[in-house]
Amino acid sequence: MMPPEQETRATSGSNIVLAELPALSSNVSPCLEDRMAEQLKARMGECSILRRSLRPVTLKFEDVVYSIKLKKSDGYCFSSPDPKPERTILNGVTGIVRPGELLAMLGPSGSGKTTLLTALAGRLPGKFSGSITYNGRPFSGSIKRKTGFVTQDDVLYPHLTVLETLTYAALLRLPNKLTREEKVEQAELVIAELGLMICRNSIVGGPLLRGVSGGERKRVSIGQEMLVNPSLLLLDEPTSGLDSTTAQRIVATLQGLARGGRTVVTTIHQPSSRLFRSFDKVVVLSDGYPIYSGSAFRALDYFASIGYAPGAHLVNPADFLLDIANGVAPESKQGDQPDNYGRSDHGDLNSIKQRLISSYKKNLHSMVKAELGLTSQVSESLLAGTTSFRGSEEQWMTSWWEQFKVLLSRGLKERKHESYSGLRIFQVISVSILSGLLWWHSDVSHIQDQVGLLFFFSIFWGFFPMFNAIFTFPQERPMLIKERSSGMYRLSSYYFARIAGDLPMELVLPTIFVSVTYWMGGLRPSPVNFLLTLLIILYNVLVSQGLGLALGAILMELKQATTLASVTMLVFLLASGYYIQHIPAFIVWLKYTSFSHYCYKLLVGVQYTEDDYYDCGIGLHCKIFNFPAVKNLGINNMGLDVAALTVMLVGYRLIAYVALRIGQPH
Ligand SMILES: Nc1ncnc2c1ncn2[C@@H]1O[C@H](COP(=O)(O)OP(=O)(O)OP(=O)(O)O)[C@@H](O)[C@H]1O
Repeated sequence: MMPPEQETRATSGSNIVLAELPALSSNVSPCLEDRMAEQLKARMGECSILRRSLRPVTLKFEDVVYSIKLKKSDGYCFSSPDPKPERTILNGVTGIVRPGELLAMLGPSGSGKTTLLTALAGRLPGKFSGSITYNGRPFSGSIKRKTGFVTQDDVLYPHLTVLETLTYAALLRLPNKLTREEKVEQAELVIAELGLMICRNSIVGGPLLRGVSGGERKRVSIGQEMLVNPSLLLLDEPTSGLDSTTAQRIVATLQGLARGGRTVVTTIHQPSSRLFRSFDKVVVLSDGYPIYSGSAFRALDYFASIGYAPGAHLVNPADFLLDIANGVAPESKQGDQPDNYGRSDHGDLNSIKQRLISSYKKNLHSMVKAELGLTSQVSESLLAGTTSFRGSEEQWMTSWWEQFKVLLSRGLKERKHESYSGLRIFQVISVSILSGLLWWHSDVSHIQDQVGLLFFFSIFWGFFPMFNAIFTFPQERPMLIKERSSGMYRLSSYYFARIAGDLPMELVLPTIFVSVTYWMGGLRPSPVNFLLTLLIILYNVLVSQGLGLALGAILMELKQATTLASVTMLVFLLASGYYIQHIPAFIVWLKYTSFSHYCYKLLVGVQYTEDDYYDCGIGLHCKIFNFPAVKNLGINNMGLDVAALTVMLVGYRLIAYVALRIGQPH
């Protein structure tokens, strides 16, 4: 049970006392986010992100059971018809966290902490039994937008600086009622709050790019969630890999956030005793079973009451709880020698765990459930009265256009090194010069060569954009899942921003290529023909890019997508009408699926007219339209070819969008 004074603080809405915030909130900039907190601002004379939560959330989880189906690995091609074995990862976990409280989940590695946290964040794939409620209601879109979830792995754009990362998050996540300047100021406040001033202009970095340190990266992840002033903040291992001072600072910040009326839940590995004292509540898990759920302060008393009192030299309660959760009871240690911890055999460890689990069921489970029931009657009615998650809360924080603009600007910044990479430009320019030299001033007397150049245009500018586009969505997937899970933006605004952001470079490179090769290759020296050729190739680029996007979005796996793309391009290469002019009737339909076929046909159609002739023997001139490779293409109805390309242009992009929508959280 919560002490009465804490209960009052947690539920009394505007009476939450900011003076309780820790010394960390030292910013002096004016607070601009919550206009409703004007009164408090006046009292404080300063503001920080540790301000009051406007919508307190009581989080309850009751008898949560979660199982997964294991993959059968019997090594045979034909697996047995028996149903897949199941593994229960969470086994009846119950607890409650109120606004103003900081709950820590403790337990050995693999005990189910992350799984429980993911379930509390409403992001667990598949079904679980039991119930998880937020102010007595199930998870909903508005709760999602009021929930901050910091995952164990930091999903951040490596090429953005710390300031840019947080500014873009602020622009996307803070409501439209704030001006751009106010949002940027919030990002600055978070940077100051989390001690990131020193690296605010450093790039975040990633596995292949050195950027800020691991601890700084973690703080950036936390900052992204703190920006939105979440009512419920869930963090997975926020202190792992950090030095104890930084870890202490982060936990103090979390405590400050909780004291501002938020509900904060964190998983934590090996907290120091100093950190442990910051927790209001703990849930201790052992192999997915709860062995303790309740006040952190009373945890040791509880274990002492069931016969597991810590030794006389107890330094850190968290160490004791972890030992216990691992089945290492105090009496199995001899002389507090660390080497002796592992001496108990498996039987002992398991029997201790079993005893702890049954003690929990016998002594604690009913008490925790009673607390849950009590809170339903008391604080939830209060919270339900003061807190509405309906109405405008259901809306997106920013308009479609605003999201589009921010995502476009962020995408351009993040990918400028990639789009404008010297290597890519070198690749295109060198191929264009090389092909210009190979086809140097070819003329219609060598019609086969010229037609070959046109075919090369259509194939090269089919392959290249498609393979570039394939990477788009599989690479962005973790970011997309993270940001969409927190309701940051609409899928459509992301999708259009992503496509628009890629356009300039996707169109500049083929323009350079055609400008070089067209004139070097001796194609018809007319500006109109040149322009039409360029337009056809740019259209082809957009279509092939669409196919790449669709393949990437459908498969979301690079290896599979590139394999399928290679097969597709090979089919297009062979079926486009250049290599094989007499495709058997039963498979001739294949060429109509190939955008390269339409592009090639259009290029030939634009290059030659009925009145063009080529040398078809000594002193003989034949009509180019009668040249076998051209004749079999059937240069007529070019409008139909353009229409076919248009259908593909729209169709592939539509498929990509639908595939993304199906595969993404809503
Ligand atoms: N989708 C899954 N497929 C297979 N096993 C899974 C899956 N999800 C969770 N598990 C297993 O469930 C157990 C609990 O995982 P979880 O990540 O919740 O543990 P944890 O306590 O957070 O561990 P750690 O502290 O090491 O992060 C682990 O043994 C893990 O391997």
